[in-house]
Amino acid sequence: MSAAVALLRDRGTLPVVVADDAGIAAGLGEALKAGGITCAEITLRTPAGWEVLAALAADDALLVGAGTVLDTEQVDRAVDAGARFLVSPGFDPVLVERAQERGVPMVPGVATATEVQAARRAGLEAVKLFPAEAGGGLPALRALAEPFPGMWFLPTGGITAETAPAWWSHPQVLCVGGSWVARRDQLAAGDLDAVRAAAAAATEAYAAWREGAR
Ligand SMILES: O=C(O)C(=O)C[C@H](O)[C@H](O)COP(=O)(O)O
Repeated sequence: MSAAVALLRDRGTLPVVVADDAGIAAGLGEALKAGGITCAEITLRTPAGWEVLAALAADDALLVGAGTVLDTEQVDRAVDAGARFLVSPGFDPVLVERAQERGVPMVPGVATATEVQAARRAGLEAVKLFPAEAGGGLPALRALAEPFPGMWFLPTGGITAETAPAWWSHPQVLCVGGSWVARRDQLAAGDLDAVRAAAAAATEAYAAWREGAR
């Protein structure tokens, strides 16, 4: 099992965070944990993302990765900041190689069979399916996953609390990613109660799904 699969398997939901204010870092971590979620992808789309990444990565009770990693400098900087995994919207073998050199698993985005095949050749066992809903939703995943039985998928993009269980039911889904747990507008407004409630709902939904799937 690859390191990415070992880290992200059985987590249910991976919150994707876009932070505009680094001041929310501590409260965000506490809100996620209070809601039973112990992982997060902090995107590097905003300057505040770097600070939030470093702050949350210092919390041993959280598994924190960096998202929207677009170049090798960001790979290095994110690893130096403590990121334990890296996510990118697309597949760039140069970034994957750099991440491998740094010993941190990368989960790059794919949307086509060509990209899955290239990711497989790069030695990966897990890829992000992006954009999951706009790219064809579950029917697209079913078709794409079939020729790659050893590949795990992290669908992200357009997934909601309501649609997550259907994605979990696909046997090659590692976990689902999404911004609905820690919404950008709620973070900007400092509404950490809303984050805690959404995290708790995601935790409960995953537990209920697992119970039913058994
Ligand atoms: O830029 C990246 O590396 C990303 O991770 C993209 C995000 O996964 C999606 O933007 C989240 O999609 P929503 O849940 O629909 O908001």
